[in-house]
Amino acid sequence: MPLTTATTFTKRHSKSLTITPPKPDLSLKDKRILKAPPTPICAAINEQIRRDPSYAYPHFDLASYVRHRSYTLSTLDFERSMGASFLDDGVHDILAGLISELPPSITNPPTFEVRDAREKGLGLFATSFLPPGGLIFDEHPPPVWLPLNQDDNVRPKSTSSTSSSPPSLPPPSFYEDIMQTNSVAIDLIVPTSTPHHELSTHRALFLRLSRCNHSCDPNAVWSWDASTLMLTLTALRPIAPGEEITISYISLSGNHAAQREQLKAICGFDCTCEECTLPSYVAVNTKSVVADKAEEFNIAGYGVPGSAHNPDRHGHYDTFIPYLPTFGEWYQDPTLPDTLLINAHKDALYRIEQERIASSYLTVAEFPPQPIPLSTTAKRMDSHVEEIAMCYGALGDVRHFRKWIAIAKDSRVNRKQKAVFSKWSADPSSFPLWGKRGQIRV
Ligand SMILES: C[S@@+](CC[C@H](N)C(=O)[O-])C[C@H]1O[C@@H](n2cnc3c(N)ncnc32)[C@H](O)[C@@H]1O
Repeated sequence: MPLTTATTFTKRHSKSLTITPPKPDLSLKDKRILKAPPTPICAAINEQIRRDPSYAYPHFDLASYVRHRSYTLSTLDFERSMGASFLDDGVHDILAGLISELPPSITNPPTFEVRDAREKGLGLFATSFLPPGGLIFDEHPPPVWLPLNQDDNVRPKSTSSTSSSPPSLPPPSFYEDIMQTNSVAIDLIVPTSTPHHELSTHRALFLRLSRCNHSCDPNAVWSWDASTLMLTLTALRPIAPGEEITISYISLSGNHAAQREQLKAICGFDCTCEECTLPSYVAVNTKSVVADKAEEFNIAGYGVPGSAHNPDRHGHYDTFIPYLPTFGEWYQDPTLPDTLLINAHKDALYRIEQERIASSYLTVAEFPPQPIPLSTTAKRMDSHVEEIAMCYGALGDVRHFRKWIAIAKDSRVNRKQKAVFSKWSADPSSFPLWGKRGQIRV
């Protein structure tokens, strides 16, 4: 998507949200009729609305309802940048009047920066420690105009060689693709005189949120307040400086494979979040897996005060957070207690349980549309359970290894992974790190 190449886009424009935009030169105005969603989706929505007495709409038909709604797409050509606005005809007057008078965003100082997120394009990264429930930013949708890029390299080039001819603009589908990829559904308070105003759904593009990547185990959640036209992004759990801030683009279910398929179908990409790319234990790439977990513990205040090690993976933690060794460091270092990581993981399990109670209270109370999915918490707990099993495996402790592997196996849905756990349980010596820590000490 061209939008993903405009690196400075979010920051530069976040300031202009409250000022009146320059008078646009409307290069293209195109009235479009909304397309109805696929038949099964229409049927499901029809069913829901017809059954709900509060709508008083027993013969509702989404396809014909959608056909009567239209929006106006305007592309705007500024000196050095281009813009587009998509306005639902039903809300044109409401929004145009309201947004220019909105108060500025209150996030100060900035808690995040936009930078490279590897195969995901750009992403949002925390620049300071964010506590659970903490505000990351808030923002209004941009007023009427939407800057698409500011970089001459990515600005669509004129096809004409004469300087006097107007630059060629991308077709409407170009803007629609950007909306499709980056916008989110919001409610608007539509005047009650509008026919079936309660059924109106809208999408808006937010300059900051549009840089936030998806994770199957997100650390942030957004909410929308239709009365203030404000979108708020909040931390779901502690977020460390340097950590990527992620949200979920879909509602998370217990089945990871189904979730990935849904994401592909709805959003069109193969998810490369941490959850989806964790190396398997069979690959014995334990260091990176456990290092990430160790960071999580460090943030939570676990670790070994005064340790000689200094991870400094992001260059921020060492000054105020004690360090917990990685799994690899632990099993090679006989001076560290055998139970060090095991206890830390058990503590973390306890903490997650507490945090789930605390944060689900906070989330459910403040942002009804986005409760924390319990399955996500369960997944986080699973990784700790598995690492406890690994520690016992590295210690060659058959009884405890089998106990924790059994717990890990029960909670896994992936059949291949279950089979690996069964094999290890039947023959613990087939676990690749079996007794390694003991051997090193002897
Ligand atoms: C709303 S944008 C997020 C910001 C985007 N990365 C950018 O550079 O502007 C959504 C797009 O980011 C990419 N993306 C987001 N989350 C991803 C993930 N977990 N795995 C792979 N790609 C992802 C996909 O290309 C998706 O269409």
